[in-house]
Amino acid sequence: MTAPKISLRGVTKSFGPKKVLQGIDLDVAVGESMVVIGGSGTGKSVLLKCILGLMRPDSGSIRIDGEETVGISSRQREAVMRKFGMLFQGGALFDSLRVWENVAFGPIQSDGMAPAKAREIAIAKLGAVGLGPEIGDLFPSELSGGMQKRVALARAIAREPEIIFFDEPTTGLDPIMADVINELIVKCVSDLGATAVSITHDMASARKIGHRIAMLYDGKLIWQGPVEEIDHCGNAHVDQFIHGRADGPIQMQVRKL
Ligand SMILES: Nc1ncnc2c1ncn2[C@@H]1O[C@H](COP(=O)(O)OP(=O)(O)OP(=O)(O)O)[C@@H](O)[C@H]1O
Repeated sequence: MTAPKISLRGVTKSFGPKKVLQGIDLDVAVGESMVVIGGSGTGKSVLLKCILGLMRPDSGSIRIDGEETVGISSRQREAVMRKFGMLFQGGALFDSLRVWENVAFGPIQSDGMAPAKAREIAIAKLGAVGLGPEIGDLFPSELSGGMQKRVALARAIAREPEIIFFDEPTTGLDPIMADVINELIVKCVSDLGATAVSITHDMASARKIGHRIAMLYDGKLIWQGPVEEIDHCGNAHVDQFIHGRADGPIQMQVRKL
């Protein structure tokens, strides 16, 4: 068996007295798409930031391609970051740059690619997400939310990363556009042969883009397994979450008036 692309063991992270991650063990195989689900404030973003190296866990190990990444130097971190592509929540496009410049940003800034060549790549990547070359000259503010997400996806794949992170990729989209984006994510990830980690609370998206799903609750991954097993996993917390029921073991913290 090949080693996991990403492997977490005993990862913990607290903010003052608040224990957010309380011992996370997670393996993501090469070419696998892992989706982490969980309610608001359960620590999905904190988990993603720890894997990306934007936040340092209090304890535990995070290995990428078998190499420990917790506590590495900023120079070593740069080398690890080259393997990553990221689709941020809300797209996070630069408003002052044209669409093609947004997509070409990584190749130009990080790889020192000549602008003419980077533009060619940007136009090709826009094509891969179903946008014609004429879109490249527009500014993000001239695009609909769904088109902005496509551009953000084109940007995430521009450097052909080995690992892509998707942070709530369908937030703010109508269900049909969300499905289009989900399909594009599946296609782009499989065309690249990339490993994917996504966080979302959109179950339709999780089912579509994930090979495996892991549910974060109370600082721990309380269930993980293949997507096709989630409907009869026998875990009451998962069951409540995927069906969006107010009643069940997960109690929402609602402030009493
Ligand atoms: N830099 C920080 N300093 C202090 N507390 C933080 C910090 N980052 C996150 N937290 C806390 O950690 C907890 C988990 O936050 P996180 O953003 O990871 O949740 P989430 O599962 O991604 O939620 P959502 O789905 O609403 O985005 C929250 O209680 C949050 O307040």
